[in-house]
Amino acid sequence: MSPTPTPTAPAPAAAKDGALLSLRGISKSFGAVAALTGVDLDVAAGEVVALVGDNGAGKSTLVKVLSGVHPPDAGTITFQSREVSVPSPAAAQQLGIATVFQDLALCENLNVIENLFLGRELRALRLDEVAMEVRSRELLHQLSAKIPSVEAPVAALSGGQRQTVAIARSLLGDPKVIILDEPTAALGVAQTAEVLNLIERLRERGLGVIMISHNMADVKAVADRVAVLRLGRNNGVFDAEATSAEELVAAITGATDNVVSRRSKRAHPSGEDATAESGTGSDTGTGGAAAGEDGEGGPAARIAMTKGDGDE
Ligand SMILES: Nc1ncnc2c1ncn2[C@@H]1O[C@H](COP(=O)(O)OP(=O)(O)OP(=O)(O)O)[C@@H](O)[C@H]1O
Repeated sequence: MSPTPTPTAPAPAAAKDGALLSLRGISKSFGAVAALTGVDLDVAAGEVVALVGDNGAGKSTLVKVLSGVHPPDAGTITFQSREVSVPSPAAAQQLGIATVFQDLALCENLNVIENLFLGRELRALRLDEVAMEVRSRELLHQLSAKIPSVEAPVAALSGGQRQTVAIARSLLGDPKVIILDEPTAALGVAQTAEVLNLIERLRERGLGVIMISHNMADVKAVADRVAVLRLGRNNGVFDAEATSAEELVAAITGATDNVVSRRSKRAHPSGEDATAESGTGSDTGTGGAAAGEDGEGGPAARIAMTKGDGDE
């Protein structure tokens, strides 16, 4: 099914209960390419925010800024009410910001327990294998994870089960915010449902979850709010339930730019309307990340409206 953008402006949404993590005015360029320009993002505890946008919109760059891979050129990151800098991935982990990148970084030949505790092994004089096994079982049980055996090598697991192990591993660092980079990409329907269930468990545990996705059905199924990036800029933050997949696609592709730029709020936790302070996508000109490769009504190449439309 090809997405049919509609020229309507979806309802903007504010973060619930104040933000746990707030980005303000984040900019990042790579040479002449402005990957991010003045981007804002909030996530509250117990909230799932989907970060969506067309190819080259700046999603990965924003996540890399948050996870200490790229230093931003400008902007502030406030975490648990304190302005912080995230100079390295280790610093992000120490703060309590975990990222599960698409490659998952699992070791195929090691079993589930060994992967969970890789680099974080429990020791009581020597490796405490019993404690690690007990903790692995507990954690996977709390997450309602369907892993056949904690002793199974990761090579024997399905894509959804691997995603579960990677997410579980990041939880051992006790993060407050977890960033999931396309957690359902390349998964079938049943595995996707498992991963979406797992994301529900993360929300129940009070984590702030930022999920990059190109699949609007998954976004609608699990997100509280949807933050749209377009050409490296904010193009609205929307209530996932109150906004249709078609409306989201329209914001992603720019079909609603004029309407959104008038009506969209930056979604400060206070609900304050800050639209007047900055463009929200309609005035990106050639400055945006993907300008030239994704003009008005761009390809929306990997945006799928329903499971099976684009991610398998
Ligand atoms: N390390 C880099 N060096 C140069 N340009 C980069 C680098 N990383 C990203 N870019 C550029 O920044 C822009 C934003 O890219 P980014 O990967 O953040 O987009 P994205 O929304 O994650 O896209 P996709 O959905 O395709 O992964 C693109 O124009 C990209 O080519």
